[in-house]
Amino acid sequence: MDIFRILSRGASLKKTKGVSADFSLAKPAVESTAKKDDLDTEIEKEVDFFHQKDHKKRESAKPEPEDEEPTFEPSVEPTRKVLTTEEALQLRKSYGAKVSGDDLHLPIGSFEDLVTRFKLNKQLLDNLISNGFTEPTPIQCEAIPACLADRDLICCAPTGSGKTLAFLIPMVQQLGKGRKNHGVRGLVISPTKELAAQIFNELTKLCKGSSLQIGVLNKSIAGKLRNRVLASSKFDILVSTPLRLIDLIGEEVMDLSKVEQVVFDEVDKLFESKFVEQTDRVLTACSNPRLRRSIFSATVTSSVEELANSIMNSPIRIIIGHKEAANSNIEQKLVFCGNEHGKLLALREMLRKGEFKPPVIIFLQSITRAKALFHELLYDRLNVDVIHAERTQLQRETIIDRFRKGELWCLICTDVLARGIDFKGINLVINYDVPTSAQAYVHRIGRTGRGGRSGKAVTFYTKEDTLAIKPIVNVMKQSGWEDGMAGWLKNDLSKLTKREKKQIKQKAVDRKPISTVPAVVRKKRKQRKEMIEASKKRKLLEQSSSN
Ligand SMILES: Nc1ncnc2c1ncn2[C@@H]1O[C@H](COP(=O)(O)OP(=O)(O)OP(=O)(O)O)[C@@H](O)[C@H]1O
Repeated sequence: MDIFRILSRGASLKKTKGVSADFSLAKPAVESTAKKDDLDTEIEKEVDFFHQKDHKKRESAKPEPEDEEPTFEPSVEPTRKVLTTEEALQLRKSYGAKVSGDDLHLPIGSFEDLVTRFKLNKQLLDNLISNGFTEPTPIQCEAIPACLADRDLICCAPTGSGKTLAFLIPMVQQLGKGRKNHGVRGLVISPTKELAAQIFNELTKLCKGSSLQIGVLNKSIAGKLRNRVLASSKFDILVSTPLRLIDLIGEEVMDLSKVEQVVFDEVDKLFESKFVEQTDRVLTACSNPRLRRSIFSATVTSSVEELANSIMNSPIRIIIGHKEAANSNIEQKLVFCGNEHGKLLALREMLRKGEFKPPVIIFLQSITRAKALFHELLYDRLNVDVIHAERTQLQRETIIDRFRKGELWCLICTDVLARGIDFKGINLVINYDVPTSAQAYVHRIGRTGRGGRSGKAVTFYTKEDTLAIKPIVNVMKQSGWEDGMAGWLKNDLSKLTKREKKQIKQKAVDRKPISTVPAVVRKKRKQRKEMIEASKKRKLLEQSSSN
């Protein structure tokens, strides 16, 4: 059954009984009728990409403890094989995939299926299994065989559903068979350095025991290439942001003419105006006539698809679930805070009520605001740190590492960490400031509910957010979380005009500063600071004139 159709069936799908006027997080409703249980079991089956739940036993099963780790144990079912078009259709229906294009290939039913059909390298299979990847997710079932059949690909699948392995497995398999030390043959482009580093980590897991030379274009490697201590031909597969790459292309120390496969991860970001020129230059440098291109994201808009189609050869289009929809493992809620001050109160209320269950990520719209909230939360003795574009690469890496290890409980950030970053087990995402588009919302909240786990997302809004909240409301409706909204929002679902959308994206809402310190005290502190600065300057002047 079509996953979107199921999730948008209206009243019977309301998953929560949240009340947006207070600050409590919504609790799953207790279902009473057998009919609704059947429907929910059906929904669960379709959205359980990681096959973690025993759907047959739903009624009698005890609720799962919230902190329980997903097991990813090998399936008890016999290894799934897809041998006919009918079986393929059946499988696609079961996970809500829409696959289109010329000469479609059968999906795989299991990683073992790759061994029989595509002679998957034994070491690669061992690496998958030893890292706990025993069953492919839907995007992997579909994208891996299409890649291995040398097709261009347009892929859209929910956040946290395993897109990284969907493009890395076929790349490692195919390039592992080819000539080594021949130059860069596989290229993965990501919009941020953090994501590039993470993709490289996944790649390292897959390449254990292989002779493939892999690398991530960080500052140190870029320096070596620039000083010609290292040649780009040393690498078989490279992961990079576009800017690092084109700098080196410009300095003629990066040769991409041998690239056979290029993947654009978070493609809608890479096709945005800030990046599109860089992306285009990378593509131009990949001059191999046999180049294969793939694009991946949880949000692939029509304009991105149009652009992709113009650079691809008869691509296969794979959509899992609904384009631009939020991951259905995430419980979503809106909280009306009245004004800026109300947001801090709402946050503290969550802390008081024990609803602030670490690890937590909080997103804000600007560096200044992220810093301000960080200083506020330090007063609350929260184990917290902040990441934004003004922090050095080393600071960013250290903070991410500490957050991953559980040494930090709460991470405050700007949209710099909104995409792709895979922190396992995030319990809660708070949008302290409303994101500027439906896509930004889907990616931000997608930092929770990953790899089959469940998660919560709370979005604070004030009366200044009347326009910006609409796209978020639509995403919530689409994912069946209407109960997390106030009544007026449910009723006022008129879509934004193109002009309004542009307006929101271009100019973030002007917000009052984040602080519990009264304005009069802030003013006095500012005056004092200015007086001290002025006195320092005077002293310096006096000293220099007396010398
Ligand atoms: N077949 C699998 N079995 C178990 N876990 C998996 C499998 N494939 C991927 N994962 C895990 O699922 C998590 C999410 O995967 P990944 O980061 O690739 O998501 P994504 O779809 O790229 O998300 P986003 O859109 O946010 O970038 C990772 O921790 C990854 O290791």
